[in-house]
Amino acid sequence: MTRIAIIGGGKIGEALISGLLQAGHAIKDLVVAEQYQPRADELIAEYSIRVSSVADAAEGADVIVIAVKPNDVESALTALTKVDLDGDLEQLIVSLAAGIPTGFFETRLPAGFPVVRVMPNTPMLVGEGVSVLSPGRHVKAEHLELVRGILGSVGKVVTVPESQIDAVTAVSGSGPAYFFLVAEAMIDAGVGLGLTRPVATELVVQTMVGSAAMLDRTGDSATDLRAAVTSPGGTTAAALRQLEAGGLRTAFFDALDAAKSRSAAMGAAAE
Ligand SMILES: NC(=O)C1=CN([C@@H]2O[C@H](COP(=O)(O)OP(=O)(O)OC[C@H]3O[C@@H](n4cnc5c(N)ncnc54)[C@H](OP(=O)(O)O)[C@@H]3O)[C@@H](O)[C@H]2O)C=CC1
Ligand SMILES: O=C(O)[C@@H]1CCC=N1
Repeated sequence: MTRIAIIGGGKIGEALISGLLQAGHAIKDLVVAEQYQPRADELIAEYSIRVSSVADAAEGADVIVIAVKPNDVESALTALTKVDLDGDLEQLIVSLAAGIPTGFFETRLPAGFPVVRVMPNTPMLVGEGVSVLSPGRHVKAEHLELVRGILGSVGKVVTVPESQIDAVTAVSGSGPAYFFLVAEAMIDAGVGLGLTRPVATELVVQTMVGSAAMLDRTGDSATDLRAAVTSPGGTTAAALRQLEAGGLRTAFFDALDAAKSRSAAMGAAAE
């Protein structure tokens, strides 16, 4: 089985660990480098995973996943370059860091070392993520297949040119937060209408799950599915009118544009 080292055991590192274990990866094939000891202790308690230094974790790994904050990538790479990395064999780097281009890694790693940039999202914790891949200059078909296999076990995998990754980050990388915010707002609104919080929560969660399943399985567009709920002169039309008057569509355009710009700025600052 492929040996995977995860550098950074935070939110996305844990989502990957949990998803991989649920998908059948053996715990002996996973190792995490996590510098914050209380967090390392939590991961050991939850998953019985081996926690190690960056250098030790990378040494025996086929795939080294960078899951630290963008600002910490440089120091993680410095620790990595002290290891005898083996770019000619199976070893490769998979970076999950928002904004950081593959070129940032390529100029700091041994010549020809393969780097795949990935924008994942947290639903991989439950095997329902989407991971968007952009291969760097030295990535071969077999490297890409390896990464597709690993990330395909925790959700869907899409490949795009790196020029599109900032937009992808705005849509699917940050995307779960938008849905959680909508859920939060709907639950609060239900409570405002007199429902208990547990009942409002159950109704909102199942409405989201059911709506997502319809989008996924019926093949109908979001526009058609929304129209099918909207009876002439009815309750949905009254609600949608308020959402449009509140500028929901413009708010989403502006929000995703801000996320894309932020991703690009993080990349420019790293160079
Ligand atoms: N959260 C998300 O939904 C997504 C995140 N990403 C990307 O994933 C990366 C991680 O994000 P996230 O998980 O949210 O961040 P977190 O801060 O939750 O996790 C990062 C962890 O890595 C640790 N760390 C930092 N440097 C090192 C090091 N040199 N060696 C070992 N451990 C280290 C941090 O410790 P300490 O706290 O001490 O700094 C922290 O515990 C980011 O680059 C982000 O852009 C991408 C897609 C989605
Ligand atoms: O908020 C962030 O910067 C990271 C990248 C995408 C989701 N979380």
